[in-house]
Amino acid sequence: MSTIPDLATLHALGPAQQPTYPDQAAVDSAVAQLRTMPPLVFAGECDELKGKLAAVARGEAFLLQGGDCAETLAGVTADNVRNKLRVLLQMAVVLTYAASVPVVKVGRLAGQYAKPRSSDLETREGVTLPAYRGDAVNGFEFTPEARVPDPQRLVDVYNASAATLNLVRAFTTGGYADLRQVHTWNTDFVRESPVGQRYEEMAGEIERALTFMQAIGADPDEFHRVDFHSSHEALVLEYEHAMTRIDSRTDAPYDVSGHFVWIGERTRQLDNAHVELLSRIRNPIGVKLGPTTTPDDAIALAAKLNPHNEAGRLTFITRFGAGRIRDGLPPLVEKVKAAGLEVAWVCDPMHGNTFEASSGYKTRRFDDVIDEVQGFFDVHRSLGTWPGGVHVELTGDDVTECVGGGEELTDMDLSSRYESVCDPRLNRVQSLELAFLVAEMLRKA
Ligand SMILES: O=C[C@H](O)[C@H](O)COP(=O)(O)O
Ligand SMILES: C=C(OP(=O)(O)O)C(=O)O
Ligand SMILES: [Mn+2]
Repeated sequence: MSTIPDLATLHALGPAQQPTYPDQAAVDSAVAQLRTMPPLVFAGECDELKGKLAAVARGEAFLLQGGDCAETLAGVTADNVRNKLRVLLQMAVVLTYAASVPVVKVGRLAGQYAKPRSSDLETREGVTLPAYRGDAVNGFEFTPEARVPDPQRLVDVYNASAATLNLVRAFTTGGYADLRQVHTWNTDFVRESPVGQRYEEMAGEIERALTFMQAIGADPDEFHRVDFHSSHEALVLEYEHAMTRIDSRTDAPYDVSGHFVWIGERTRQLDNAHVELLSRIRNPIGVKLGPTTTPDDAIALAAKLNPHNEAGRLTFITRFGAGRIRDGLPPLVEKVKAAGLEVAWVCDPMHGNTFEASSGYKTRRFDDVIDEVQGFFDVHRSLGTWPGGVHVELTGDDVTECVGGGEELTDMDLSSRYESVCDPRLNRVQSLELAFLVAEMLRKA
């Protein structure tokens, strides 16, 4: 059985991107509360997801991972959670049907509340305050009071994640996600868009196929529910450590705050706390790999995080940027392949493509996002490896945060509905467009 280092030992490693809490007694109290809370997910569910990700690593399935850059506590409403789930279900159906490949569905939700930042401080009109680090840490409001890290927020995040998961479980098993509902997910603004109409046609074909399958004796219960798993960046050590528990079946530690947790680009230092903690848990895990990653870094991370070379355990989520992926990714993939390492390769086409628009909003171009995914597919095709999935920041709402796409959103549109508290997300129309384009790439792969 692998043991878990205590929190003080992890902090002694000098982890990056941690909140500076003003009151250690308050931290101890929040952590003690969290340690008494029931698991949010079960170890057996994490194992199930690991099995599905093993199929991704073997080239037999495709991962769709998506959700907000940063969830907010105020965003935990039935409508908001349903909308996110709905767009992910629509995208998954497009990918499954158009590319005839099993799709593993994972939300960036029920725990995605802590953000690494480029700068510790934020300045607005001459006033400088601590940066917002996600609702798990401090408040988004630009006041000195809101920006003080408050450890009690970790307990709020636990409760918000429990409520979110409860809704997700109800939606995915209680009939909403029934494949025979494929038409009814196509509502609101999206229905009238060209991509909504394309979806409508496909939904008609799926309905006819399901009717046919029922007629020849398929069990309709097979269409009734979908498997859906949760994920987030494991960033705040207090939260992830308190939620790491020993599984009674296997005596092994699992981080039961989410099914899949990942290490971010800014916290993947080999000898540091995030890699150390995640090396000890048995969940399926991911690591973001940006353009500064060397092939040796990737090999060393795999050796530490997946020493038994178990398929499904480790996912490399690459985020190079559209301009760098074609040159930057091949050396990593070649070396990992040559070493015989079992990893799932997934493309995050968001984080290497962020820039500030002339209007001052952080944004991304839809075309850059697509170009990075295309580059990812091209590299894997040329090396004979499997482009295992996409990891995207999206929302089920009609927001205006990324420019381009079929609606041709421009810089000038960004202010009309920019709601993200961190990075710009694809809206529902852009997300569906991405799904159709990726389905075409997959078909060719
Ligand atoms: O989501 C990712 C990071 O938190 C984000 O890209 C950092 O953004 P910043 O450069 O605004 O801090
Ligand atoms: C912080 C994120 O990404 P990265 O670590 O790749 O910058 C993120 O996924 O929101
Ligand atoms: Mn982000």
